[in-house]
Amino acid sequence: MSEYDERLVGGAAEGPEEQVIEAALRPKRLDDFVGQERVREQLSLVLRSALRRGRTPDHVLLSGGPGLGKTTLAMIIAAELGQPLRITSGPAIERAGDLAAVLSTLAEGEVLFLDEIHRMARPAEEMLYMAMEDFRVDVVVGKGPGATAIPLDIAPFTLVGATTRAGMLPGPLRDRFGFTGHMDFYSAAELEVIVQRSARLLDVEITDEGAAEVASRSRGTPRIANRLLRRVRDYAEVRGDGVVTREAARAALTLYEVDEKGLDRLDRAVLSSLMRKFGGGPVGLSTLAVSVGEEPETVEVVAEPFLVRQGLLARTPRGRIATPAAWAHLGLTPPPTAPLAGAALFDLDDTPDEPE
Ligand SMILES: Nc1ncnc2c1ncn2[C@@H]1O[C@H](COP(=O)(O)OP(=O)(O)OP(=O)(O)O)[C@@H](O)[C@H]1O
Ligand SMILES: [Mg+2]
Repeated sequence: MSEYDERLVGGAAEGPEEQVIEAALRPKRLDDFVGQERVREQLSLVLRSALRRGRTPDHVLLSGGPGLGKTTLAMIIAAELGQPLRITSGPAIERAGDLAAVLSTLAEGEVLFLDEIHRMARPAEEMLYMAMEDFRVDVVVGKGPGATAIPLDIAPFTLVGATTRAGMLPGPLRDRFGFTGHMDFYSAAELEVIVQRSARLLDVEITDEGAAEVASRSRGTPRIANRLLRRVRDYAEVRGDGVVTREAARAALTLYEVDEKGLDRLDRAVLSSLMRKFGGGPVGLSTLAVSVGEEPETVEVVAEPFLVRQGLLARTPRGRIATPAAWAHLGLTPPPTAPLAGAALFDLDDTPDEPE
């Protein structure tokens, strides 16, 4: 446990309570799904043409960071096709037999949602290849030399796979998806629409400026936008007249230590330490982590990706560097020895960009 464990701006869902609220806020049809214009349009074509031909559509892969709408879109796909949705996930499939059990009970046309598909066990993966391509699996019965493979036909189905790490999917698996939708971060304008919509569903009165304020601090992520909205609503109800105005949103998010760029305490601690203690770097990850009392992994996985994306921190061969934007954001003056502008050119961010 660390003092940064509870993160208002963390990408992942925070347990059962948040999941219930998310279910209520999920758009149900493609037309209600905000943003991701290109994915939505392409997907709409795939689905319509399948419906028109009376066939199951190609398998669909959805890739993108946590909270960007992969699960939501999987549910929408089933709804648009008028088919039931079966949900499972990579970690739940430990053996090929687990997958065979799911596949063999699918009804024709059913949509199978395989979340975190990159975490599926290898033997199951190979079974999935065959199922996706030929709607057939080989079920191995027995062990050793006496083992036999019994071929089993399965009903034509549509697989919707979701992954936060498209780069981690083996090529043969990726190739078997007829359509890949890459979900990007949302613009402030799109998030504003999402916040307005969620406020309506939660019966929260919000002004346009209030929605804009929440949207701009949400790190491009609908899940975070919805979470901040709920905290701001609490504040407006208890300290104000219940209306989420710009002032209420600002005061609430200041209280929760989420700043104008959506940085929280951990993010700012990392930047501040980098600048105040190490003159802006370069400094190694572990040294930086120790200076904020965190595990290197936490700093690297939890704080850095967003800081890098915002152009506030750069990873260079010699260590972490605060960019000029970071000095400006924290209102500090860089010493003459600080690494100069252009540091981002040496960005060695090793998490590969998701393929288009
Ligand atoms: N385009 C959107 N329009 C409106 N709301 C959205 C949109 N995308 C996501 N949301 C909302 O954000 C929340 C999180 O979305 P979702 O669960 O689909 O994300 P995810 O990509 O599956 O995340 P994870 O990787 O953690 O599984 C949901 O409550 C959903 O209502
Ligand atoms: Mg999901």
